[in-house]
Amino acid sequence: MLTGFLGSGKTTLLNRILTEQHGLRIAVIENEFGEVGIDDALVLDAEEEIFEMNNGCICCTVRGDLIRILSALMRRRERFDRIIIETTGLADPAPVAQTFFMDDEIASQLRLDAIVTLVDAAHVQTHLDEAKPEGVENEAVEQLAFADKVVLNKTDLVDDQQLAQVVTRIRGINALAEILPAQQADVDLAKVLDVHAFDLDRVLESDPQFLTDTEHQHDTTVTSVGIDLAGELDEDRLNAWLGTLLRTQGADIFRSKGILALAGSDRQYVFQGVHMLLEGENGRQWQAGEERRNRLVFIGRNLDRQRLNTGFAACLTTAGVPA
Ligand SMILES: Nc1nc2c(ncn2[C@@H]2O[C@H](COP(=O)(O)OP(=O)(O)OP(=O)(O)O)[C@@H](O)[C@H]2O)c(=O)[nH]1
Repeated sequence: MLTGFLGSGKTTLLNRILTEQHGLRIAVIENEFGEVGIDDALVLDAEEEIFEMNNGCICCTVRGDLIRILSALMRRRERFDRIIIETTGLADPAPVAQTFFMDDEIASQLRLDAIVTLVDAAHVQTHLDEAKPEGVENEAVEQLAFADKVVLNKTDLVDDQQLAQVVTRIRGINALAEILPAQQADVDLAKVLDVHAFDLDRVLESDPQFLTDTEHQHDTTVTSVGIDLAGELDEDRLNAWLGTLLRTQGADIFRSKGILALAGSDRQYVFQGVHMLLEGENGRQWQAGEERRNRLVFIGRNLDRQRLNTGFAACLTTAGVPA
């Protein structure tokens, strides 16, 4: 299972796993938080079977779906060797792990190999420090607490002293998991795939209620706003709007991503933001006759839906038509 806070590098690692040679055929279950699904377009085209679960968070509302997909996969088990589940950045990994022990059919056929938690070295401390309402877990803490392997990603964004602080912080939450420093999630895959690292006895030692406590509450103050608009964008206006938005509200906008249509370009434009950091690159070519449209999503706190919609629509070269 791949877990880790929003934007920590889960899809980056997944893409590595799907493209590097390791001799394993992988089936993928992707769960995404956000009103508009983007990740399907960000996961590299691969031969592997990819299932998406986008109607809620894997750790609660769609757990039934997870069981159904796993069961369906088991009926064609000759087609793959391993299953990777990528959770949303806001998921509590415990209920997902429980699925492998509490559902008899799954427990008898599948083994949870490891919970691999991605960490964004530059942003993790802010999320670990977040105060949550009574009874609501801090997802970032849970994801680290349950990790069998921690991929300490984005070491390029911090200096040695900050990195050492993050390691101390991680150790305070999880004393045992191996910590693998990485950039662009470039870990040795032998350390995260097929490692037999999940140990139920160890989990029960630190969390005796692990198999019985199925209740958990999400932080409902984190929400998403999705935009799906046909039309083409003026690149300068887009850059100015997005730049200002993330500079002024990047503390609250944890994650942003989108697949956009820039005027004058025959390729899709893919942008990815994590707080104030923004990256963009050309994606695949628009196909002949394909409608130019823009899908993007913002995830965070205090999102002003109307302002996001009008701000974005003003970047279109023509009036946008809801797709
Ligand atoms: N600077 C830097 N950026 C990175 C590194 N690894 C990944 N990124 C960037 O971080 C952004 C988020 O990476 P993803 O792999 O999509 O993260 P994720 O955890 O799948 O994100 P969600 O699914 O939205 O939670 C992308 O823009 C990546 O290019 C790294 O080591 N250093």
